[in-house]
Amino acid sequence: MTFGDRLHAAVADRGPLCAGIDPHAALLGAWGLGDDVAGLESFALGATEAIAPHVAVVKPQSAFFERFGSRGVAVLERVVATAREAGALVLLDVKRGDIGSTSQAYADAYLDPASPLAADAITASPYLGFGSLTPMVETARRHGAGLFVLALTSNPEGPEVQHATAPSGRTVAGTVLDHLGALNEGATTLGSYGAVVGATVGETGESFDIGGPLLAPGYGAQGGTVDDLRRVFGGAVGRVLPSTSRDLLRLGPDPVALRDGALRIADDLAGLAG
Ligand SMILES: O=c1ccn([C@@H]2O[C@H](COP(=O)(O)O)[C@@H](O)[C@H]2O)c(=O)[nH]1
Repeated sequence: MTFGDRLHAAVADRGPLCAGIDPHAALLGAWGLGDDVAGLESFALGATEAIAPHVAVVKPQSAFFERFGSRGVAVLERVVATAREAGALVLLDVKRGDIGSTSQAYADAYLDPASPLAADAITASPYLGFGSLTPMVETARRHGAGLFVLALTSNPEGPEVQHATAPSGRTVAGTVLDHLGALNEGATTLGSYGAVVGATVGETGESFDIGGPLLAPGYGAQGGTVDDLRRVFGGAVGRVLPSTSRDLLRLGPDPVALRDGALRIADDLAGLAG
């Protein structure tokens, strides 16, 4: 099965919420944990065990694990395994991008099931040129994995790059979206190549008709609302995965509160496409 097919089935079963696992130092403190590997492990595994059985996608943010070196990455490997055992797809937020030969190494690290860090999909940065991501695209295709490529990010600094005009006359973001649309041609349920478009970006005039999923970080703590999702995505809102991290994680460490929080947010999103 392709990643797109698996994602389509997961969203039909559990709804579109993507839950971020972002072990911020401030959240570790709020949970009464130390800012150390033991605190990271308790936080990240506790949150994943409570939330993953109830959402379609879990998105660990790699930076918060890398902060602790190899022992942090070992915790990340366990988070990936725990989320998958609970039936969630894992989108590892690593935002990788480099020259093609190095992109292949990133693809091998994150998209080849033989790797200890393999996920169902990763985030990728196209700012070395979309073609530099070809090794990731081909490795994802070979292994039934997915990619989410940055198009219109949720942060306020994004527009200076993403709204700029490319040599073709299209915006940079529009160029990324066009490439994704081409990669998803022929997909039956949902394409495996998604775009990252923040819930906070407002109306941009871009077409999100790419045949693949649209990851929308910025929902919750960064201010994005259900109304924003409708405004940003218009007719494409049915392919949106709203992603939230801090807004959900702040409800811990009680696993029941975390589970109920995930279910409440899922409920808020239930009428999104309607
Ligand atoms: O455009 C982007 C791309 C990725 N992110 C990541 O999503 C989460 C957001 O966390 P919140 O706590 O829900 O704000 C975080 O891991 C970011 O690195 C993004 O925010 N915007």
